[in-house]
Amino acid sequence: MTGIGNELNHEQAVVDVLYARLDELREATRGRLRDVRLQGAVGTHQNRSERDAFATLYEDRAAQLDAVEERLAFGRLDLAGDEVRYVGRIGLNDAEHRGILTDWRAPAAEAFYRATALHPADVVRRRHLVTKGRSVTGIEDEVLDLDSEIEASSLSGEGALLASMAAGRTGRMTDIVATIQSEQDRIIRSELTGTLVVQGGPGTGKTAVALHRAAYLLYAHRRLLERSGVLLVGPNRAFLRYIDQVLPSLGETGVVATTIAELIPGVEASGTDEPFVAHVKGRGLWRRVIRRAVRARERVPAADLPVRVEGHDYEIRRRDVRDAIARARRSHKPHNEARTTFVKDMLGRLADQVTDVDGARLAAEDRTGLIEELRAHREVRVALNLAWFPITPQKLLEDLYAKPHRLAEAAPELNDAERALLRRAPGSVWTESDVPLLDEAYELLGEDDALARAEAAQAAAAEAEALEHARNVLASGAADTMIQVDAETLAARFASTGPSLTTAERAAADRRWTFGHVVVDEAQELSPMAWHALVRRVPTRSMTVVGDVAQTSSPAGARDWSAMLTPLLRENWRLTELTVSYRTPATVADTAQRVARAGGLPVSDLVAARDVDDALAVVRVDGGEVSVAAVAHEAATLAKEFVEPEAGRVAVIAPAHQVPVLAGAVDRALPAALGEAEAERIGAQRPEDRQVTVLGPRETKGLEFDAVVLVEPAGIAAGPGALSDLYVSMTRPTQRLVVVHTEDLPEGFTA
Ligand SMILES: Nc1ncnc2c1ncn2[C@@H]1O[C@H](COP(=O)(O)OP(=O)(O)OP(=O)(O)O)[C@@H](O)[C@H]1O
Repeated sequence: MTGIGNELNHEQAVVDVLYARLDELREATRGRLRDVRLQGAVGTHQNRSERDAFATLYEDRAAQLDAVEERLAFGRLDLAGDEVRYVGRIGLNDAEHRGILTDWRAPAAEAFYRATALHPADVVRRRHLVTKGRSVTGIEDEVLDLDSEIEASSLSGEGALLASMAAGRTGRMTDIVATIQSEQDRIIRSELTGTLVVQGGPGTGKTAVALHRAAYLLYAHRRLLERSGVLLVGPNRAFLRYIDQVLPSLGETGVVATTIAELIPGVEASGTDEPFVAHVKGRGLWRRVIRRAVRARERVPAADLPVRVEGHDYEIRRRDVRDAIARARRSHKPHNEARTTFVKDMLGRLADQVTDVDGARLAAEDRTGLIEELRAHREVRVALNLAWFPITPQKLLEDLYAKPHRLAEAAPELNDAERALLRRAPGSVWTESDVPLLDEAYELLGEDDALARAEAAQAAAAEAEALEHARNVLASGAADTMIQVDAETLAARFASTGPSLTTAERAAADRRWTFGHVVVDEAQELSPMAWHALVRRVPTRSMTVVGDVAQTSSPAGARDWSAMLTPLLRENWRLTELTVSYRTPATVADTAQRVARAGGLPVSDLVAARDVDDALAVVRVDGGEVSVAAVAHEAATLAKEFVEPEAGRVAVIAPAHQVPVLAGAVDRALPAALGEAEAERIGAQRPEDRQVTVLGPRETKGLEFDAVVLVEPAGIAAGPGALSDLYVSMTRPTQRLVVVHTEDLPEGFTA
């Protein structure tokens, strides 16, 4: 047996023990779950809800244990003094409660990602375990002894890292726990408080880091974050789908993932605005506009208004309305709630217009009766409604868009042309840029609230009772060590109406939920109004914001973090940068950077972790528009080289108007290149999973492919997203970029 063979055998034995323990825990958890279920729906309501709650916790634990099967253990630290520590996806103890696997997020695992030859932190050797299924197939060592002869590279676990970069893409992002680099680890473990902005060029791992940070924070601050929840905001559903396996593979399922378009429960925003309209709607001045629009529904009449009720003459006096409005506003309640104060005040003032025969105020009893009489009277109701109009957020915004005089009154900052662009018939479909405006309106108007408040009071009482009960259950030892749970979490389960209502589900259904932490990806695309809507959801301002201001395609988005965030967060944010690209081969990354710089984009410095042979090819085709046949040929050739049944993805990225024609041509070219059966297999895949696909530049944001055919760069740069779209398109491939063009290439393309 060779030395390496011995080492492999040894590590295999360790890994076998770890998987055996995992299997044991899975079995035990399932056993508990079976026991709880077997007890059935008997006993008191409290017994049942308690059992349901435990069943859910066991289910969660079972799901977590199932999710960590792949690469359960991936690292080993040999520390000074002969201590050996294995690092993995979760922490495991043996039956005697001795730690046998350290969770990658635990402080004890930090050195695995951070130790360097210069700062070894007691680490003598770092070992990466390469596994396939449950077998150890390789090991990679770094000796961190200063006297060691081995020169450490600046990348840690370089072999494992390069292998993962070269692996065929599946269309779903995978976690990077085994190969997190130290600049990434520093961000992942950065403190919870305040807003952390991560700027970095394409492929530097911003998305990966943001997701691992969410998992880390949930681990390090579980008590706080499990109850308040973590919100993850992505640019669109396709992107959320691309990343949706990462957190579960890290054992975390409780994060609410959403987009700006879906931020308000019950509001469906499926429309899209023209870029210029989106730009206008994104401007911060809308906070003032919406406020004015609300104020316009609180209005002193032009003249005193006489009304006759049950034989008495009253006057709705301008002065009274003015005073009652001022008083209701001083309550600082939202408009629809403050209306109660206004109406009560006005009815009192009207009742005071009636005196008894001696000119004295009425007795309290008579006065109450009179007020109810006035309240029920139609004319009074109409007059008071005109003075303080109850209105929904949707109607308020619809009126602004549909009635030019309303918009002119509320938005003097906008010029005639801008206001004309916003014109829309009532009932039109909502767009993503409407959502932050609606959210603002919800804030100022209040929800239609009486019912919600009664429910909230009831829920609070139930929660207090449940907490008391949960403390008793925990004190009695009924919960066991299979699930680690605190009284508050258990109580939340007891108090919820059904067994499956988790924090994430409750948060997703409640517009006013405030989260413990918010993670924003592709954050450069957010408008000032979208930022307001988000910040409202995290009063502590604890956020992780990742993006690249050189990739901004939304006209309302950010070109400069400080300009976007300082007005909102003052100095309560910190900027950090990622500088190494783990996606794009150096030749491609360098070319993309030159093009972006030549066009004046605010590009971050970027060094590619590796280069690949033949990473860039340029094909010039003569003729008017790029020949469809040439593109289809290149796509089919790349498909043949890169697409396998399990992995490998090829994208054609083209100016949006060419996408349909090219998609048809590429489909027709596949059978000849791949064979009928393979072409048919790909043809049957769902559009978002297609291994060979044709997309416009916008749709590729945040995604990646093994190989990309880039069609007519000058055409993409002339499109709505200009050079940013081209920069995004050029930086999608992990292996090869083939450029097909007829027009001249944009400046910077050739060195
Ligand atoms: N430490 C790492 N180990 C292995 N792979 C990594 C590492 N960091 C990043 N990657 C991989 O690099 C690719 C790019 O990562 P990611 O999508 O997070 O980059 P990004 O900065 O968000 O890119 P973009 O700006 O284009 O959205 C992904 O495949 C990711 O898994």
